[in-house]
Parts: sequence; structure tokens; C-alpha cells
Amino acid sequence: MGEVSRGARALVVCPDIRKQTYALDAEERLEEARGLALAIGIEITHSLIVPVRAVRPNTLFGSGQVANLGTLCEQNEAELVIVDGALSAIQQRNLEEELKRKVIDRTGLILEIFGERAATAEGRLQVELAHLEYQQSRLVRSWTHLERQRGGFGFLGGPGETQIEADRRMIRQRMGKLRRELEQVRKTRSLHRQRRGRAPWPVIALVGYTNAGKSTLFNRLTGADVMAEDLLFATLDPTMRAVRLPGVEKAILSDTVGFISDLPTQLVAAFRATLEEVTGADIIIHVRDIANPSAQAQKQQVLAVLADLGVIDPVDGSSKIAIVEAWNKVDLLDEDDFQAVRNLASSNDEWVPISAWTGTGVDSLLERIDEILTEGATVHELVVPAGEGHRIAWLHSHGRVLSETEEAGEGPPATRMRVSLTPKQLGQYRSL
Ligand SMILES: Nc1nc2c(ncn2[C@@H]2O[C@H](COP(=O)(O)OP(=O)(O)OP(=O)(O)O)[C@@H](O)[C@H]2O)c(=O)[nH]1
Ligand SMILES: [Mg+2]
Repeated sequence: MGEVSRGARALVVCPDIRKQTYALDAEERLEEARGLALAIGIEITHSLIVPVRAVRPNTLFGSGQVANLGTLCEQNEAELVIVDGALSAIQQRNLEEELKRKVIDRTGLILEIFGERAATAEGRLQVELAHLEYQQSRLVRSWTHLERQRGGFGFLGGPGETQIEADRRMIRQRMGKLRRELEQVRKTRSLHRQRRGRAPWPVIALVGYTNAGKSTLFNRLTGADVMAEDLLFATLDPTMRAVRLPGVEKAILSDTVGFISDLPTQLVAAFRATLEEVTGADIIIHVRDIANPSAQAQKQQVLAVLADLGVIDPVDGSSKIAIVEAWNKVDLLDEDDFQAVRNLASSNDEWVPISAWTGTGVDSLLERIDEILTEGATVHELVVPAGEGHRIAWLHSHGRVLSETEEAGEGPPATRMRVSLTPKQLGQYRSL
């Protein structure tokens, strides 16, 4: 990892391939690619969209276009070329030869960012695994120049093993080791989850496109100080905090890695386990940057990931978990747009305009969450025998206690409680 150094001067190229369908239009993609480059401290000296009529298997771009890129590199003193698309190993190598500079593609760039950001043991393992997978796919086609005989020791393989086989084998072994370590980390995490399961607080997961404002909202709700920055993929590792919400005594709020269109498949796989936290949530808050011109396309990308995780039914779009959309960054809208957004949102309970930055609308969002969490709550009369004080405490912290009276009468001492509980809470109470 770490093939790209901070401060490197780069040319950012967004190929616009004819007949290929994109989630975002070329301008938006170029803007996003610039954001990705900035996220790893690259100095963008020039950026451009290059229309590709027919993909050249060897270089992606046509020869005139490659020559033009070479000139632009010279003029702008670029040390690096970032191609916002997928390059085959061969295309990458040929472009590097012709441009006489390092060339990386979108997957490579995102892997670099993730490599820099991953902070927890699990995050680091996931990124290294994804990186090796990427390298492995490159080995197959391009490292033929390594097809020389490997001499000597033989601890890496039998006689006659070629270098490429040895490389492959080393990568495979390292990947195997990483997978086992990941398994271990995940077991620990699922133990934590079980423990949380025993203290049955509702889990609220924040999801959304990268840079939508998840961490800013997380910080506002929890008073925490999670890195929230105008950087793509500021957050990689899931962060959880207990929060006190009005109405609901306590809940677990979890901040997650942001989504992006065309997330490299290696990374989707690697981060799947992290995202699976989302599938166990009671409520999902989908944080959207409503001031972003690509807001609609970004939403579709997020829904696609949720469908992939099995939260949303890909056919009818129904969701297993209640999803509330927090339409964030309304402070960036002018008065007319703000009004339009408010009008639109008022037509659907699941849409709440907010500004995580100024706090506007955050109370309404919490009210909505509270409503969902207590939906279906009905009043129950429960008699708690004396000496079961923990049950009384549980009812106070999870339900809404309407009355509490000491049983006066013949029977053993007890407390009679009238409490509003959801069916789920009632089940939890019974299994205490
Ligand atoms: N104006 C404005 N800016 C906001 C608001 N919410 C977040 N931001 C800014 O948007 C940028 C991204 O915010 P984050 O909270 O880091 O976004 P995120 O969704 O956690 O991003 P990733 O971790 O990269 O997925 C930061 O510069 C925030 O200050 C808001 O309500 N209004
Ligand atoms: Mg974040």
C-alpha cells in the first residue's frame, strides 16, 4: 500500500465511455473523482473529461488522446495520472509506459484512501485483504515479465516454480492468514453485539453517501467528536455510542462508512461485514446531502447497497427496517429551495429536512425516531413481585410508566405497574 504520496501533483482524467451507463453524469463524476483525489492529499494540477467512443483494449483511450494526456502531464508537471474508471492491468501498464508516469485507476485510488484511513484492527485487515485481491487480479495478466525461474531454496515451492506462481502463492497465503484474523476480530465483535443484545437498546444506524454528513449528525446527537470533514471517506470504521433520546431512554447510534457509486467490488466484499451491523438495526437514518446536485443519483446508490445487504427488497423496494431520510444541509439552500424542500418533505413522514451543522430540524428527526420506536405500543398492567426491583427499573428505562402503585391486599407484597410498551419490549420484559 501507500503507492501514492500526499502532495503528489496529479492529472485527473474522467473517461466518458459511449454506451456505458453511469449513475452520475460526466461532470458530476469528474467532481467526485477530484474529491477522491483531494481526500488523499493529492494536488490536482489539471482535470478533464475524455470522451471514449470505443474502448481500446491496450490503452483504453485512443492514441491521439494518449498523446494529448502526455502533453497535459508535461504542461502541468503532473507526476501521477488518475483515471476515474476501471483499467485492466494491461491498460494500466501501457499507459504508464506511454505517459512515463504512474497511473492509477478508481479502485486503486479508493484503496489508497481506505489504506490511509483504516484505524481499527478490523478496518486495516479488510483494506489489506481488498488490496491483495486487487493485486492478485493484476498478477494474472501483467506480471508475465516475472515468469523467470526461481532459484535455490525451495521453501516457497518445489523446483521449477516460476516467480509468478510464487507471488500468487504468497498472496494467497497472506490472504488466508488475513481472513482467519478477520474471523477472530468478527467473533469478538459479535460477542459484543450479543452483550448489547442483552441490554436491549434499540440500534439506530446512520447510512448514506460519503460526505452526506453522517458523522456531523452523529456528533450532534451524541456529543462525540468523530472525525467529520469535507473529505470523501472520512469515516471508515463503524463507531457506536449510546445516546439518550427524548422518549426513548437509551439507544445505540452507529456511524458507518459512506457509500459511493462504483465502489470497487473488492471493497464491497471487504466491508460487507462492517455494513452488516446495519442489517441488525431497528431504524436506519439515511443521511442525504440534499443540497448536492447529485442527491437523487446518490440516493439510488445507497438504496442499491441496502438492497445488496438484504435490507431492501430489490423487486418491490420494501424495507425490512424502518428508514427515515434525513435531508441534510438545508442551511446551504436559498430561501426558495428551502421552502420547496420543506413542502416536499411534509408530504411524507419518512422525510425530515435537517441541518446537522446548525441543528435545524434535528428535534423533528428525533421525534420521528421516537414515534417509530414506540409504534404499536400499548398499555399493559404488570404486577412485579417485591424483590424484583430490577424489573421495575427496566420498565422505567424502556417503556413509558403511566402509574406505579403498591399492591395493598391479602397477597404477597408487589408493585402494580401500568406501562406503555411495544410488542418487542413486552417480549424482552418477559424474557428478563
Ligand atoms: N453546510 C453544512 N455542512 C454540513 C452539514 N452536515 C455536514 N456538513 C459538512 O459536510 C462535510 C462532510 O460531513 P461528514 O459528517 O464528515 O460526512 P460523512 O457522511 O460522515 O462522510 P464520510 O465519513 O466521508 O462518509 C463536512 O465538511 C461537514 O462539515 C450541514 O448540515 N450543513
Ligand atoms: Mg463520516
